[in-house]
Amino acid sequence: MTVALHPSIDNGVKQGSGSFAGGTLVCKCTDHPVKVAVKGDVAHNHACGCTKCWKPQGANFSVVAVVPRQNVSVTENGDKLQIVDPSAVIQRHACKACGTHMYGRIENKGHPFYGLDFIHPELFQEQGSQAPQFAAFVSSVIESGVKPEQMAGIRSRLKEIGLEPYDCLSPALMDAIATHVAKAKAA
Ligand SMILES: N[C@@H](CCC(=O)N[C@@H](CSCO)C(=O)NCC(=O)O)C(=O)O
Ligand SMILES: [Zn+2]
Ligand SMILES: [Zn+2]
Repeated sequence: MTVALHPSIDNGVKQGSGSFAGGTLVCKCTDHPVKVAVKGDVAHNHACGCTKCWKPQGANFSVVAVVPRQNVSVTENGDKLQIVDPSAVIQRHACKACGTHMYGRIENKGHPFYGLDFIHPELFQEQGSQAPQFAAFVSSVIESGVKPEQMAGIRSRLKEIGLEPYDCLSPALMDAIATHVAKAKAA
């Protein structure tokens, strides 16, 4: 039996249209769902094994991507949102009723990813946003209860569906972080 990663990738990764113009993220509430409008396509979409990102029921990974914060606006039932952990780097605004994380915002202006919001593309009512590109924080699934002996199977399944597994972020993103830090130190 193959291990469940996330429902949106368990049957293979579906490529994006390449021309996704944006859409609406909708929480899981049947009554008065929170709606968040996002302009344009997402970037750096990835499966994330960390304990902080929101995962649907039964999933070992989240699927999470970034968008410019100015492209994100809460359009309906924003009164249902609350920040999950105000001390976290990424402040995740979640629906109080169903628990779905609608967007994660970085308020620290010195953070390498300041200006980007983290969102879960599976919540789009529309199809066609960028597909996941890699898997991040893979070893972190152990912190959520996965047994270390399951890791080989998880990494091989991720590779099978075309998501290279990393135990932090992808090399491109780690390079971007290090470049930001080096510039800040030089300044
Ligand atoms: N082992 C920890 C890792 C948590 C972690 O550092 N998560 C990353 C990636 S989240 C999206 O890719 C991060 O940047 N977190 C900052 C934050 O969550 O505020 C664990 O699993 O908890
Ligand atoms: Zn909800
Ligand atoms: Zn994460």
